[in-house]
Amino acid sequence: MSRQRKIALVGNPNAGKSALFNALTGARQKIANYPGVTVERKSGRMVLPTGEPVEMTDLPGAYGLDATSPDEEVTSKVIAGKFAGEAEPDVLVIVLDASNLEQHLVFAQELLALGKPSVVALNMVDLAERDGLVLDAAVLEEELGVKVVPTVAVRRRGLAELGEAIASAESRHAGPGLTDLGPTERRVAAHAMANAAILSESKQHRLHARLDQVLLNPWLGPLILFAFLFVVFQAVFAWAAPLMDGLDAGAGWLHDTVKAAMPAGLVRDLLTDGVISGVGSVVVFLPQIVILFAFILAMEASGYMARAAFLMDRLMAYVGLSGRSFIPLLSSFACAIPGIMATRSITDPKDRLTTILIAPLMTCSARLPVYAVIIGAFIPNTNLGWGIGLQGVVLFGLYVAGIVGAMIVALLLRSSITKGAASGFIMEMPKYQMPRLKDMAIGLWQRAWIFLRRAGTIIFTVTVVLWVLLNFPQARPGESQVDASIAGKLANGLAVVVEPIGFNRDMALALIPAMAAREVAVSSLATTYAVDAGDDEDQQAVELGDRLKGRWSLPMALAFLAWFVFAPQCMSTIAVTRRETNGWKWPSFMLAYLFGLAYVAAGVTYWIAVGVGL
Ligand SMILES: Nc1nc2c(ncn2[C@@H]2O[C@H](COP(=O)(O)OP(=O)(O)OP(=O)(O)O)[C@@H](O)[C@H]2O)c(=O)[nH]1
Ligand SMILES: [Mg+2]
Repeated sequence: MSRQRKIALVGNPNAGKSALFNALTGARQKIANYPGVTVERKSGRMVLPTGEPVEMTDLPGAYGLDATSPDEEVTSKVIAGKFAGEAEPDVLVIVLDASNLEQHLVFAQELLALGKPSVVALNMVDLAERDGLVLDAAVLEEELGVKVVPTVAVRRRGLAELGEAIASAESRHAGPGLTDLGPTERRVAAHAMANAAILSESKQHRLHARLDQVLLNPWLGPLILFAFLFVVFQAVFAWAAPLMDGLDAGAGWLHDTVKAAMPAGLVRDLLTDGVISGVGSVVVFLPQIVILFAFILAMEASGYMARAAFLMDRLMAYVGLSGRSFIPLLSSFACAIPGIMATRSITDPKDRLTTILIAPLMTCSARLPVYAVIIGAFIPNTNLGWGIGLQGVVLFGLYVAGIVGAMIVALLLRSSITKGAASGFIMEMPKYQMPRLKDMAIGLWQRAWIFLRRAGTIIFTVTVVLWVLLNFPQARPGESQVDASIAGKLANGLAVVVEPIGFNRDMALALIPAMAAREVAVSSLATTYAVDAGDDEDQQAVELGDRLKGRWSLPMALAFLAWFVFAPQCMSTIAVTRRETNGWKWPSFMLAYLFGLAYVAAGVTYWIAVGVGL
């Protein structure tokens, strides 16, 4: 007797192959790894309606037969019968997501062009119908030249029909000459086929298609994205203001109450000037962080985020990166650590290294407190007309500076250290959806909690250590406490280095603890100036912003902002870079180039600002 026939499930990622596999094979599965790669191999037994037992394999999702990732390589080799130890499949079950038909038909055509006996499972028809899209399987059958069976894997719908189709699968018998189509022609054909297969389409579905025409338009799309981001930064300032004032007043009240309730002494000072001033000065930024994340989460939940990534993909190509880098870079706006970890999905090692090296240039949320306190103190809240505030414009400018810096660095790296060709990229567009309030609330709460926990741990610890270093040894009468302290002496040493870029001693002092986390710069300044104010009651009540205004010039403040756009002030980022690149070489390189950039940027900013008489 001949060997058991082998059936392979193949298609784009998320088409529902594994769901179909589970439904077809039930519990008769074996899960192992393909030899030599960490790609999961799932196979199982299925009995066809004819009584014939067959072996079914669930292949990893792929976008095409030209492999760009280890997963895709396994898929294309197995299909071609070139994977050592794997029998070539006798029948291909090509799984398509009906609600994403056009996308999925591109790979389907490539598979059919192989000329193997094939059937198409038009899966997820339930989702398509929910979106108001009814498809005609017969039209697709005609176009593709193989049997097309509508299925809903998770509801076990269409499984019997699929079994019959597999049993009687033959090589394709009709349809256009798919073999000689190039990638672009396949896209065009996919578009035409998907449209031809539409039996009926709801208003909503048509609306979504229109929306894509506008939002993904090569000219309008980027403009809309840019305008949207601009609104976000305006909102971060305007909407947060009343909440921040409330938190600020709360911290002030706590400070005064503790001060009044406790006997004078070092413990009281540590609590009030150290802990409450320091941690409080960071916690007031909670509203801004929450608003920023609300927009990011809404972008993700509505399906706009992937479209933004798609728009940026074209721009990324100019600096030698692909769209695969975009999601890691985008998440670096929240924090570089998850961003750098997300680069694992980038298959090209040089692409990946470049992305890791520029991720810290994306403005993470820890910079927001630093930017906000300096902007709040030095940039007037001028209305530029049409409700646009100058403060929001400056904040937006800082984000743009980070992005432009990252792009320039990427371009330089890609033409020197990480030289190589840009790899192509295809991404699936999720459906448009109204963000669900409950999911948003949970997401926001998680982000807020992470922020508060940092304030309670890292920032708390660093603030206390700094307070101790600022208070010992105690000043002699007539001497300023900061001058006398260990911290002051350390900062004096650093101040020599940063003096040419306009920084004073207090700024140098803030840079040291801010290596632990950027926002510590704010709490350090708050603690330093609170210690500096001593027991002078009038001085105690002064807000950090007002204190800065009294002591820093505008060029100094701008230089400090420019420093924070580039400086690698985050130990955790360095640590995660070491882990992801397996050694100290690249984190050292990253530290050196970022500090170099920060120094130059701050210096140039300072001297230009002084030069134009600010
Ligand atoms: N509503 C609905 N959901 C489905 C259907 N088929 C699969 N899903 C869901 O779609 C998601 C993706 O399905 P998978 O089976 O993991 O997709 P896959 O093709 O194996 O994906 P990769 O292994 O990443 O290539 C899962 O959450 C499934 O539960 C379907 O017919 N209808
Ligand atoms: Mg799967």
